[in-house]
Amino acid sequence: MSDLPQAWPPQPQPPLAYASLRLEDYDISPTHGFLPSEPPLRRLPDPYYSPWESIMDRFNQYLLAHHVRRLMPVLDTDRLSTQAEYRRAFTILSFMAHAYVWGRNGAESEPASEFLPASIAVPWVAVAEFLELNPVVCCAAVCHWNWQILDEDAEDPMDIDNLGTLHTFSGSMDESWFYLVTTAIEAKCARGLNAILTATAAVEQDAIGVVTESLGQMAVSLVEANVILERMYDRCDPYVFYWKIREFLAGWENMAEAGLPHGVLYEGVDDTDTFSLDNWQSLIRRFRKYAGGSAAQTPLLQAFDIALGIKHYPTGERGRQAAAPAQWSRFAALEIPEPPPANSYLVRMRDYMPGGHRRFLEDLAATCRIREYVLLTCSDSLLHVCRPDDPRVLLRQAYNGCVGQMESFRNKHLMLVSRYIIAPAKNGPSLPQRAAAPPPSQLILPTASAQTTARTAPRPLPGGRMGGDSLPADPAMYPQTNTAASWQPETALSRPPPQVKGRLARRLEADAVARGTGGTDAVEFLKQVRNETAQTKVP
Ligand code: HEM
Repeated sequence: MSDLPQAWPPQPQPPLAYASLRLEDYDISPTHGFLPSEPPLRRLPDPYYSPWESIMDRFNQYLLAHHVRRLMPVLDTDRLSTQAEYRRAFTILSFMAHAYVWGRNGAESEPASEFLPASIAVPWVAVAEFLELNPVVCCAAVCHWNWQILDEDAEDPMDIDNLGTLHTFSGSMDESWFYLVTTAIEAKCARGLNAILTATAAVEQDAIGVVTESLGQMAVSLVEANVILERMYDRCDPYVFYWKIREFLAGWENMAEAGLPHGVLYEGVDDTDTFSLDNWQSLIRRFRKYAGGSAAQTPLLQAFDIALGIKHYPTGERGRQAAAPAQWSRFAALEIPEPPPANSYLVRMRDYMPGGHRRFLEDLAATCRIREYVLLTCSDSLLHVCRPDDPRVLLRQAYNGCVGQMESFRNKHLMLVSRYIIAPAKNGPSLPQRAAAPPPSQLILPTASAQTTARTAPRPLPGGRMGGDSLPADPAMYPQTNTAASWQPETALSRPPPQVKGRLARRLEADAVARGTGGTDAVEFLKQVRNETAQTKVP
């Protein structure tokens, strides 16, 4: 007990090092949080990139007409100069890539593509390296770098009712709204991020009033986040989300059932040497596996978790304790839990965040000691008889209020998962399945994939490298609804039921597990995360 604080207020002791962090040092906007301060670029300014931009001009139409696998040159990324340009390039290449992989023709004759052509893969990997994130669609691509302000003079330009998206897969308002809910939450929570840093510094100075006030600010921004989260129901229809949007956001990890047992090969990046069917196994090992896009990739909730000391254990392993680092020993007598092993899914999601944001979380974790301060400050056994306006009582209230808002967010979020994934999956698709028409002979089969390299001569692109190609169209309107489970003999007339491969969007049997876009058992994981949040309150 000798190293415990003897008197109140407690004196912070080494080795808990405090430091002031600045949002700007991590590419975080003091006004817009993890969104850029300025609206994202709507086009790349250099006309060199017009092949990309002209695809994006008609992107939804190409998807609708099943012409997503288009011939495109391999463009150099050297002509991108600003962060904003790199972000736009990443976003549009993400749309093109996921349309290419998942935007098939809706029948067994046209499965998901295991090959991403060099025209997308090469620049996408280069841009992703610059931004320090994985080359796969992510929260930043569709929510952080994909918005516009409708009325610049509006009282609150970042209000959700004053925002629009730049791109969607489906062309639906539902999809725009799905992204904008996250965009608006990010903007509102900029206030909370500032408050986290103020509280972190105030702990260093033992300024209990400032810590309490900052926790109040954090709670206000979480209340706003909760209000916006509930607005998901306003304009995003669960049926549309599950059956028409979600599949495009899927990644290529744990997607064997959806037709990608090995992941996806990034042509021109991972297959630079020659290969033949003899060394097929070695080629398979080069396939990349990435989780799909999810708001779990926003640094926002993780920043609040870190600030409030909310710990998440590996799913199903609640309560496992790591060996206590020395600096934690002085908290042992106060029953402050030692740092547990982190939830590997949440930690892994940091690879899908831009580098600066990831580093912010790491540095925040190394410096923020708000929870320890609350526990030490409020450890006095006489606290329960203190006056209600005692600064320690107010501090504990403010802290618990904040944790309560996080718990409330996660409760509402669980409800969303139940209504937007579980319910539509169990109800099944409403559109009748239509079997695929045979590919029109006048259209050219894909030539740029390694799969077809053995069969057909690749088509060279300007610059000598290989690109994607046009694919045959299919009359099925919505490939996502084309599941084996939805096949109806009366609508398929005399055709036999198609043996389509599984999909991410498919009907779930009553006892089946709903998987997240990262392949997790979504409900078990999210319930545990919610419970761990609730258990963090200081009694
Ligand atoms: C219809 C709306 C939504 C659905 C169906 C949904 C679904 C899911 C699913 C299935 C997961 C499990 C992990 C995964 O597979 O990605 C997840 C995790 C997560 N989602 Fe959502 N989500 C929705 C909206 C949002 C929004 C608007 C936010 C916040 C901006 C958000 C933030 C998170 C976070 C932070 C996690 C990680 C777990 C946690 O920290 O609580 N989600 N979501």
